[in-house]
Amino acid sequence: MLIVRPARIDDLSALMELAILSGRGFTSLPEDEATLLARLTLSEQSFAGTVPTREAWYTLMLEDSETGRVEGLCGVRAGVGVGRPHFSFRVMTLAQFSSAIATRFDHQALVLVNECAGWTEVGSLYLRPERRSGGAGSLLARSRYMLIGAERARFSETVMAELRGYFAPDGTCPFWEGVASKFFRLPFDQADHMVMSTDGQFILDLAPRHPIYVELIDEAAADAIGKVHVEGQAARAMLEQEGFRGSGLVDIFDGGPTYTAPRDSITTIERTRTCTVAIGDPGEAEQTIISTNRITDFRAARLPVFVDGDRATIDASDADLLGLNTGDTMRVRT
Ligand SMILES: CC(C)(COP(=O)(O)OP(=O)(O)OC[C@H]1O[C@@H](n2cnc3c(N)ncnc32)[C@H](O)[C@@H]1OP(=O)(O)O)[C@@H](O)C(=O)NCCC(=O)NCCSC(=O)CCC(=O)O
Repeated sequence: MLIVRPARIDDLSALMELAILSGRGFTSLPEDEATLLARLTLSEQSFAGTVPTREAWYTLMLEDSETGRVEGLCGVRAGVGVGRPHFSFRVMTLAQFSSAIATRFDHQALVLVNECAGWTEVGSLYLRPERRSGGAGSLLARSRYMLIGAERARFSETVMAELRGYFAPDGTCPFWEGVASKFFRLPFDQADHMVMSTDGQFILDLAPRHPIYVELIDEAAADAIGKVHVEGQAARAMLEQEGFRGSGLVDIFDGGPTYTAPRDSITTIERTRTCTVAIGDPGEAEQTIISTNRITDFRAARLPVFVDGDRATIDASDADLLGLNTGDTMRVRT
């Protein structure tokens, strides 16, 4: 069975392997052991409740219980922009009218903003390529909403996700080349790495303070605004299924879109109910996503569950793997 569980410090080598596999532009998964170790440490503290609620960053691992192999990961950051600003570009329309020539011009411009402060972010969604297209991706993605739903008060009323921006087939990032590189004057990989491995002061110092007119940037960069990386299409489809929509914000490095949803309207959160665990034969019941009902020792999986009123019957071996006992509460996505 595939189980989603909190990351542990001893996941470091698996996390490093996934970071290498995930490739370029995956900002939250740099190929840097010290940064990944710090992330695992923060995650352990977050699950243990020993960091301030808004600074928590939960990392979840998808593990195959038969092989013990980590197949993917995902994360939830309780609040972005808490310690330092979280900048984005807002794509704005600036309308100008001239009565002398009776013409209106609508200009699009990129304006640097810090709008996301305090929002909860879901991200770092990554699954080994050989495990894709079999439902594991949606288990991983939805496990984050099960986690948020288990203890809503720990999270913001707005949830965001930043999708990776467009990369050309030759590996270049047109938005970086045409816009961001003019301000940061670094190779993309170095700047991307610095987002996680430094305090981000270079962004505060160098990010453009004035609107950038889209008509004045090269066409390839303009076309990439709000466009999603080819490998991010499934992630976007799943966000849309959960009720997320484009917010008009884009990433200042790669131009990828920021999607948002009100926390309590996220489909999985709306459709999940709390039940009392019964151990037994669920019969021909359909597989559904379930999770434990609290963040400490959080577990999520997809398994057959027979729901009768407030009682949910699951198989004894499944209950064992999830650490659930008769009479416990668990959450079931209906
Ligand atoms: C994102 C995942 C984990 C998704 O896993 P899978 O590919 O197995 O997903 P899947 O089950 O095949 O597909 C999930 C849903 O997306 C739909 N789908 C798949 N490919 C699609 C495409 N090209 N266009 C439109 N829809 C598509 C499927 O029909 C399915 O919908 P139905 O359920 O209706 O059948 C994976 O693709 C991956 O690791 N990608 C590379 C890393 C990446 O780019 N991650 C996102 C980073 S951005 C980020 O982390 C923020 C976003 C976030 O965290 O949610």
